[in-house]
Formats: sequence, structure tokens, C-alpha cells
Amino acid sequence: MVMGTTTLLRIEEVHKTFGGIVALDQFTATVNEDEITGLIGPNGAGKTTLFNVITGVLTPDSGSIRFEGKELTSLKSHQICHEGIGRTFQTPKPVRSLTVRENLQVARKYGVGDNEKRETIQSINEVIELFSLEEKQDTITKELQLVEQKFVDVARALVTGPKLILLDEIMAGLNPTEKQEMMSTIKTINTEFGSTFLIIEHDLGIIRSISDRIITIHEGSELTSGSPEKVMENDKVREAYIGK
Ligand SMILES: Nc1ncnc2c1ncn2[C@@H]1O[C@H](COP(=O)(O)OP(=O)(O)OP(=O)(O)O)[C@@H](O)[C@H]1O
Repeated sequence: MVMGTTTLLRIEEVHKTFGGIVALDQFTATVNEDEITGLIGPNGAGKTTLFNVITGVLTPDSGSIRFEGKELTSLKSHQICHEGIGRTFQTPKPVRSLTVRENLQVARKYGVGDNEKRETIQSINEVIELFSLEEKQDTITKELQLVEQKFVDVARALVTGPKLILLDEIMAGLNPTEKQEMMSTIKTINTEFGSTFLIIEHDLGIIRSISDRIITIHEGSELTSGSPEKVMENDKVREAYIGK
């Protein structure tokens, strides 16, 4: 883990409503370069909506999202990917009828754009090796186990050479051994490939051990942020999230 001091992503007063529901309420937060930032909050707090506005799946009603100083809110999803932001979804989204290698080839073609020289880009072979998918590379993805599908999802994000990777509940449904494996892979990508992470995770044990910094979201607003120790001891967090 490398502690960063430069702001990579700056989210300012982002507002997003669905009819009468306020999903993000003037949400403001930052993600520091090189860090692993955990994003926690109760069900319906606005976490996935935040990922969707960062990645251009949704357009915010108002507010600003700057990545390396560049405004993202008017860009489309593929342009945001070309800027260097990769993501996974709550449910793995590989193309189920393609093999593992084909999935990575498609993701790379879609996601790299003209940023072929970005320093965080790894070869498809390197990524397959990192996830120990050598023996499964020619397997049709729908035949893989859940953990393997999740690894393919992270691998698809990684082959686009992202500076920032957003992971949405990547540990959900994995057993403790698989969770450990996923955590150590995330740490390797962070330290060796230089990707910054923003991770939505409900398991507080995991988020505490993997994060350099935690942001807590509640009813669409940031409740608090800081080191895992500081955030977990915050009274408002305990009340709103842990229920103690
Ligand atoms: N497409 C949509 N249409 C209508 N309401 C939505 C939509 N997406 C999200 N919402 C609402 O916005 C609020 C925030 O939802 P969001 O999925 O971002 O929360 P979350 O923190 O990711 O929750 P969870 O932990 O359960 O995944 C919720 O009240 C949700 O019902």
C-alpha cells in the first residue's frame, strides 16, 4: 500500500434524483492517487448510483466530477474508460458466450482508446497470469465458477489500463478463502500495477483491512471519511451504519 497525497478523483456537490428519491444529495468526496479507498454505507445509501455517475452510466442532475482535473460529467461511458477508469458491477458482467481470453480482448478494444501508452496497461497474458486463469483462458465464461467470473470481471477492467478501478461488492458470494485471494490480488494490482481503487463493500472486516481510507455515505451524503480506525470509531458511523 502506497499512501498517496494527490487527489485523483474529486466529486463535488453531485446531486442525483430518481423521481422523488434523492439518491445523491450534494455528495462531495475525494479519492487519493495510489490509495485503496473503501466506500461503505447502508442499503440504498447511494453507493452504486455514485459509481454510475462516475462512469457515465447515469448523468448527475448537478455537480462536478473531475478525474486528474478533467471534468467527466459530460462524457460517455467509453470516453470515461479511455480516460482511465475501469469498473466491475454487483453481478459479474462478462460476455457469457465468449471465452476468458476473448472477453479480455473485447474489453481491451473497447476500453483502451488511444491511450495505448498508458503506463498502467498490462498485456493480456500478464493479466491472465496474475489471476491464475491460464488453464481457463479458452473456457466459455458461463461455465466458470462465481469466483472465476469475478476474477474475469476485474481482469476485464484491468486490461484497459485503468488508473482508477471501481469495484462494486466484488467479495459478495465468495467464501473466506476466495475473499482472501481476491484481497491479495487487489493489493498486488495496487502496489505493482499502480492502480488506485474505490471499493464498495459491506463486509466491514474486509474494508477495514484492505482500505487506506474509508468514505462513509448515508442518505446520499458523505457522513465522514478518514483512516479505517478513525471512521469506525466515529459515533455517527456507528449509529447510522453499524447500528450501535
Ligand atoms: N434506476 C433507479 N430508479 C429509481 N430509483 C433508483 C434507481 N437506482 C437507485 N435508485 C434509488 O436510489 C437510492 C440509492 O440506491 P443505490 O443503489 O445507489 O444504493 P446503494 O448504496 O448502492 O445500495 P445497496 O447497498 O443496497 O446496493 C435508493 O433509494 C434506490 O432505491
